[in-house]
Amino acid sequence: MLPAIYLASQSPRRKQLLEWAEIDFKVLVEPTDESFPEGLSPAEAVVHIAQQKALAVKNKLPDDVIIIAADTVVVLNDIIIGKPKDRDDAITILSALSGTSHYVITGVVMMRGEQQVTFYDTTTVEFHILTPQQIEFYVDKYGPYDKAGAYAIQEWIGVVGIKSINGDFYNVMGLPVSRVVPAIISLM
Ligand SMILES: Cc1cn([C@H]2C[C@H](O)[C@@H](COP(=O)(O)OP(=O)(O)OP(=O)(O)O)O2)c(=O)[nH]c1=O
Repeated sequence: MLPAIYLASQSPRRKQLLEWAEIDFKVLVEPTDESFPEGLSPAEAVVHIAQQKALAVKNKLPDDVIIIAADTVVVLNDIIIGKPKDRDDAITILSALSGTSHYVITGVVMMRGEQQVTFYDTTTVEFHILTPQQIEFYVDKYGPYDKAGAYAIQEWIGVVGIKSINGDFYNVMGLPVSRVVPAIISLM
């Protein structure tokens, strides 16, 4: 029998992406400390946090299931940008992203028993210059408080504000599914 697959994430986007990939899975989330040791690179930090998310559910589940956990951050000038604290923070973040390029990095940790697959994926995103009116419209209408970097590429701001992307679109949305699927197969 194939092992059950558990997504250790409350993110509706990750859930949707696995559904689009026609993966059969359940969701189980436990509270996780999303801090990370000082001095980690962004890639090391997202993998560390994804590992904490996976470990948080591991002892609640039978040993033979596959667990998938991920963490996504935006990185601008080597600084990690997580979710905005409030409206002002969201406006400040989007003003900093306007007219420039940043990268989005998602760390993925998958576990089955003693086996573990760990990787990260990086996508470069370039924004057009956004006007203050566009930024305020987006923040007030879409409230991107649960999104790393205060934006969602799959929403209005992604449609009208993004000049180019280099890498996996779905990685920006929170899960590099095309790399997750072969990793699931490798754990079967
Ligand atoms: C940059 C970007 C992020 N995001 C989302 C993906 C993630 O859900 C979120 C980053 O936060 P995360 O902390 O990675 O995930 P989460 O809090 O939503 O879920 P959990 O911790 O339970 O796994 O930002 C988009 O949906 N679109 C985007 O363009």
